[in-house]
Amino acid sequence: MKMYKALTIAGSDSGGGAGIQADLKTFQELGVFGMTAITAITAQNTLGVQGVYPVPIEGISEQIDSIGADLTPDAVKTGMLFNSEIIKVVSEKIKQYSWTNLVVDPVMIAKGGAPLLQEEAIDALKHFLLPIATVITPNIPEAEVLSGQKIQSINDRKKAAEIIFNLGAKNVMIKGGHSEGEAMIDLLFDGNEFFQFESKRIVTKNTHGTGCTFSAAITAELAKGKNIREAIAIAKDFIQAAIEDDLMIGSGHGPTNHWAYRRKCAQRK
Ligand SMILES: Nc1ncnc2c1ncn2[C@@H]1O[C@H](COP(=O)(O)OP(=O)(O)OP(=O)(O)O)[C@@H](O)[C@H]1O
Ligand SMILES: Cc1ncc(CO)c(N)n1
Repeated sequence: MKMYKALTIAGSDSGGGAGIQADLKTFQELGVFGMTAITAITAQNTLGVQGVYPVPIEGISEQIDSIGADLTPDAVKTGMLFNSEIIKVVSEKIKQYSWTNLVVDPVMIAKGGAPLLQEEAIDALKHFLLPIATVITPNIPEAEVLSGQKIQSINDRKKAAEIIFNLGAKNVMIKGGHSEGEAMIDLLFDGNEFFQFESKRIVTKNTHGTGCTFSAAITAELAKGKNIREAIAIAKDFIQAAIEDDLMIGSGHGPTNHWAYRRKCAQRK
């Protein structure tokens, strides 16, 4: 059996709902072998982020080198990168190993408002990482920062997606979690056409790590050889199930349920 491999370069969430932990759970559920390079350790739970400890830069490049020397990933995702120095080394290493299928989740702020990316790092993100991204997956506030445009309507999102596309990402997926209305619309721009992925908005406070889980699912499907639209369609189905079937863990914004998609698939058979 061929085992596809995916690498996540991201921060650790001690609470287990976001970051590296969400990525590994998602890879596992989608049948892909998960590997990690940890950029920062966060002390975090469903109530918020209590501490952020970046890993020394040599420790980050060495983790990536260990993987590069032995275990070529079929797809790579980046999550929390924290500062420009980390962004530079991560993008250099990805280029050095000629890794393809790169999903960039431009994580900036945690649900409770804690900064997971320093402001000085925005230029580095645009300059070094976007040009090598197969797809970038900003939420609405992140797309506003990257495009310099205020986003209210779907048309505003389309304009922002075009601006971000022109920064070099091959595909731009602006997620709808921070919008309003009954429909939950995620918008993809591939440089030629816009595609909308729509589901029903679920009313819940348990949305910690939705962005990480969604981008990890896209990464897992790209690793298996799916094209970008197929990968996003499966990721949308995965995150919908994971939010719908919530776990009620913790007293704040609880995590999503990474097992739910497996159950949903079994029920469909
Ligand atoms: N209430 C909801 N109901 C259905 N789908 C949702 C809901 N909230 C988020 N999603 C989906 O989850 C995915 C992630 O979107 P979102 O905009 O929440 O990302 P995010 O803000 O980066 O997440 P986070 O920072 O919490 O990890 C998208 O596919 C979005 O459609
Ligand atoms: C480590 C980490 N990465 C990403 C997010 C965004 O959800 C988070 N809360 N924590």
